[in-house]
Amino acid sequence: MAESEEKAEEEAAEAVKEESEEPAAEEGEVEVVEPAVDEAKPEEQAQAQEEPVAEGEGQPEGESQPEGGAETPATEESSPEGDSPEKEIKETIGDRLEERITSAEAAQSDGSKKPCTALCATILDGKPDTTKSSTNMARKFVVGGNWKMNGNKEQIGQILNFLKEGPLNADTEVIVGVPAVYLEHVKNNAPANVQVAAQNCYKADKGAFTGEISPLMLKDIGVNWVILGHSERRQIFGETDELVADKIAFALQNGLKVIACIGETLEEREAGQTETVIFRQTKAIADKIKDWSNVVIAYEPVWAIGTGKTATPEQAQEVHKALRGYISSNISPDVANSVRIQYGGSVTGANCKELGSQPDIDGFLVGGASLKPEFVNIVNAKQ
Ligand SMILES: O=C(CO)COP(=O)(O)O
Repeated sequence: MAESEEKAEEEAAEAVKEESEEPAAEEGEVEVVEPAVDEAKPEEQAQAQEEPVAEGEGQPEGESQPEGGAETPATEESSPEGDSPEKEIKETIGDRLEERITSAEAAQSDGSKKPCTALCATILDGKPDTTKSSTNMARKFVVGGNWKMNGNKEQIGQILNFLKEGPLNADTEVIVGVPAVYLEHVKNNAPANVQVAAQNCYKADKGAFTGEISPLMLKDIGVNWVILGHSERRQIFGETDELVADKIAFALQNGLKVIACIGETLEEREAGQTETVIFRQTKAIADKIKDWSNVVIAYEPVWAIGTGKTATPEQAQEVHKALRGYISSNISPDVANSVRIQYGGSVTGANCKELGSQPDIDGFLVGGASLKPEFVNIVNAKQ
């Protein structure tokens, strides 16, 4: 990483040197600087020419830049020799290019295979890198407890007690996935810092679908989250990628937030199919939705669910990172950067801290341990 940064710095310094030596020095006349970035992106040229008057980092695109301002200082005030505005422009562009190259190189040096276009965009636009294994503070840690088909009123009372006592890290979003018949009860009795999710809902608002519940019904009782596509729904109840995706799309359309579960079976992992499977499951969803802002992805390797066989932090991180890369290339870098990816599968109070310290693990979906007081420790994994 140090080497690539040095290389980027040298290259950028070289670029600045070349720029500042070229036309102005030879011809002694005013000429707008044409750095490498200009050819690739004309609007960047205009912006870059305006930037010398501003201090500090790159600005949001199009902000507070009067139209036509680019040419004014260069054409009216420059002089053939000395520290002309052109030279300052060149130096400023050089500095910024250097920062951007350094940042992009750093992103690549972590091993992520960024597509060239994303790398170029990072350099040219100065946009925050979106595909590196990130330490992005914008992704709030999110821990879900999936109670599955467990609990009665007495046990739920005990769970609510330990949730109330906590204390629960205020920087972590907490959601409990509750059997349908207890949703309203839990909603009415859970502490305010604990949200409630259904474990399933159908892709229609109402009708002849015996045994199903609709997103509208959930909203009606104040439930704002739903877990969809859990491997138990896929395996035991035969839910296909397509049905899961339809249900996710319909839930989102109706104002629910969704924990969308994906994950490979043991056979698939052993056959080297992990990425193929989770990319396929993700694509099915991506084909049906555009806005990912209300989606949390839960990566739950099926072989780790309820088995006590947790994926190692490295195994989980590897898959999360690959998935984020897939999302960056096939959905968008912005979604890759912002979507939270939980890990699920035998998460406990004992292994949560190490798992939670991985850069692409943004929380957990917890089964068995969410019924026990250790769930509080899992919620607090980042403390
Ligand atoms: O399926 C899970 C959460 O949805 C994980 O279950 P366990 O934590 O019991 O392995």
